[in-house]
Amino acid sequence: MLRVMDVSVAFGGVRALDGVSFEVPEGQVCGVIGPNGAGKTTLFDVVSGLRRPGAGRISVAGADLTGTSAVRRARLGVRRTFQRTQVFGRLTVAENVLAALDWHGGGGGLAADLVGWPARRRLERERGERVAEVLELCGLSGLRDVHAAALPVGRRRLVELARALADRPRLLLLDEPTSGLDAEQTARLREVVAALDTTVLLVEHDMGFVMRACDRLVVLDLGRVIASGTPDEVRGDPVVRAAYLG
Ligand SMILES: Nc1ncnc2c1ncn2[C@@H]1O[C@H](COP(=O)(O)OP(=O)(O)OP(=O)(O)O)[C@@H](O)[C@H]1O
Repeated sequence: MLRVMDVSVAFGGVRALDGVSFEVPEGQVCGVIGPNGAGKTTLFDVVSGLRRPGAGRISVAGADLTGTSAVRRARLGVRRTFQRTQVFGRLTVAENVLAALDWHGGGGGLAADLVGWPARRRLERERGERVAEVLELCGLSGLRDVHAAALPVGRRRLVELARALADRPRLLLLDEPTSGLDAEQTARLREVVAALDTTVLLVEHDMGFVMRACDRLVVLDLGRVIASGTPDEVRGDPVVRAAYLG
């Protein structure tokens, strides 16, 4: 589903990514791990379209996305969460999720309102149902009318996740999703990720989470893939142990 093919990125003399290739099959959760400076963030930026690779290609569901903008990728169903949460503080939790659905249309002004009234009513009802569904999934139903700015960081992260999930992305990119979450929220996040049929790529330092939440792992070190496979395969790999233990 996601294919990363021979991707390289250099910053001056530093090879942040050096011929990185791997695939994530449809519906699987793939974790990217590696020591500091391994190239994880750079890889994420390349897949989400924030950075163009110096060489190599990225494809999602057979479509080559290498040269396309982050906006176009978003239209194709690629969603990303950030290490620093990005939610609308002045909107309630429910409004935040609704806003993530809104760009699908509904514009057109008064004339469209009059002509398309029944269709619009139906669309609004469907949106409302989807918001409720996503809030329930993320354990936020009880907070739907709270302003996002009033929430502690862990909850805000879950709001960001709910926003990313709202319109059923094809590929979800999660950047350090457990940071700021307490143990209960981390367990909830794991359940949410397990319940998704979306393909997920995540970067995460919490090894307990990674080992439980991911179907497969890609291990980077100094810009190269040094191992990949199931969490058990990777855990037992002597090269991985050496990279982590120095
Ligand atoms: N904008 C930049 N300019 C110059 N060098 C950069 C830039 N971004 C990253 N690098 C370098 O590229 C390499 C990979 O960095 P990257 O941030 O992708 O690693 P990482 O695995 O995400 O690290 P961490 O776990 O610390 O976040 C590092 O050597 C880093 O110093």
